[in-house]
Amino acid sequence: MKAAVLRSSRAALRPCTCRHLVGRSYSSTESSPESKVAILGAAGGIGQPLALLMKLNPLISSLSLYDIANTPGVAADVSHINSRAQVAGYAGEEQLGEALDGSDIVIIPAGVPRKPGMTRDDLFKINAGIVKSLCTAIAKYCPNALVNMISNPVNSTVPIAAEVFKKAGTFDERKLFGVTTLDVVRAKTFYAGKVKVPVAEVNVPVVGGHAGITILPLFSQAAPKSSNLSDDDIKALTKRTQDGGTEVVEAKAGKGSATLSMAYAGAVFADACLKGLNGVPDIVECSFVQSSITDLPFFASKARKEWRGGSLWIGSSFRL
Ligand SMILES: NC(=O)c1ccc[n+]([C@@H]2O[C@H](COP(=O)([O-])OP(=O)(O)OC[C@H]3O[C@@H](n4cnc5c(N)ncnc54)[C@H](O)[C@@H]3O)[C@@H](O)[C@H]2O)c1
Ligand SMILES: O=C(O)C[C@H](O)C(=O)O
Repeated sequence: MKAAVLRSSRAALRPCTCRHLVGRSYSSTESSPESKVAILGAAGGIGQPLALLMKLNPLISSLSLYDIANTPGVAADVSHINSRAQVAGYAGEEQLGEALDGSDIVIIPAGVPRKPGMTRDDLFKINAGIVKSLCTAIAKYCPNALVNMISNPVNSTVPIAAEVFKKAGTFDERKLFGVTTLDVVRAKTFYAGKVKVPVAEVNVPVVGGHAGITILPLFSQAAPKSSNLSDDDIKALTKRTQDGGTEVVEAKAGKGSATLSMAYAGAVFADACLKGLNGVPDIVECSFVQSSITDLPFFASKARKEWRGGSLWIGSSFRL
């Protein structure tokens, strides 16, 4: 396939030599370090609004938008926004290497979404192959990047990515995250609505995985605490959080699954990764990672993102 590459016309920022944060180079014209973020599946329902939100993130200097088709249009559109990141669109497999080259973070929302009546597992056959080939390219072109996996079923696509990276000799458990932030976003929204507290003040850890009953919101650890939540209230909040994805799939009636709320959640998670890479302390987000907290090899829990001596450290500050 012949594919076009589009770059925004802004001249490339030249990094200067000041390096007060470990391992990051700074541009002479911007106060934040240089960071390249690539989105794979950037022309899709999640990819487009996620590209918009990433373009608004001042920590990003280079935004690489890759899909099998339609990325030149998305990149041209997003590149006109007067924010820092320079945008480049890549379409077609022959441009995947260039899209990934030098990326600090790769976000993957590539793959098919659910339709009513399907489970996330029904997506496995198609999405497993897509994730496998994208991760093979990541191992080749940006083996040190953090990988934020959105494609479903997350409970399977993350272990697939881990196996691909192990085979390539690039696996680092501290750099592979299944994005479960949407579960946290939903739990916060539903809890705030029930308890009648400002949603901006709410925090709810969500552990386990990202499908049905594996999504386990810990309302017992929610902040601010509520003294008048009954067991039935907690059961109902838990069920609504677990069924949040299906609620959207059914409301969209065959036109896909959550895209806008997922783009928001993906942007929140990517921002946490960028801050962690930039040395901001105490950045903690729940995500689905390789884990020794339970007998399961992968488990979503609070993951701390900090740049420690040249590598990202994930602390397991999780308690039941
Ligand atoms: N983790 C979560 O919480 C969460 C939330 C919502 C959706 N999802 C998942 O995200 C995925 C994408 O959802 P969507 O609504 O954006 O779907 P979509 O169909 O709108 O977009 C998917 C995009 O992926 C692209 N694509 C397909 N194969 C590709 C490849 N080999 N390389 C690059 N791009 C490729 C398609 O061209 C399309 O543009 C689905 O698997 C969905 O289940 C996960
Ligand atoms: O439910 C889906 O299929 C998409 C996503 O996993 C979600 O939780 O919204």
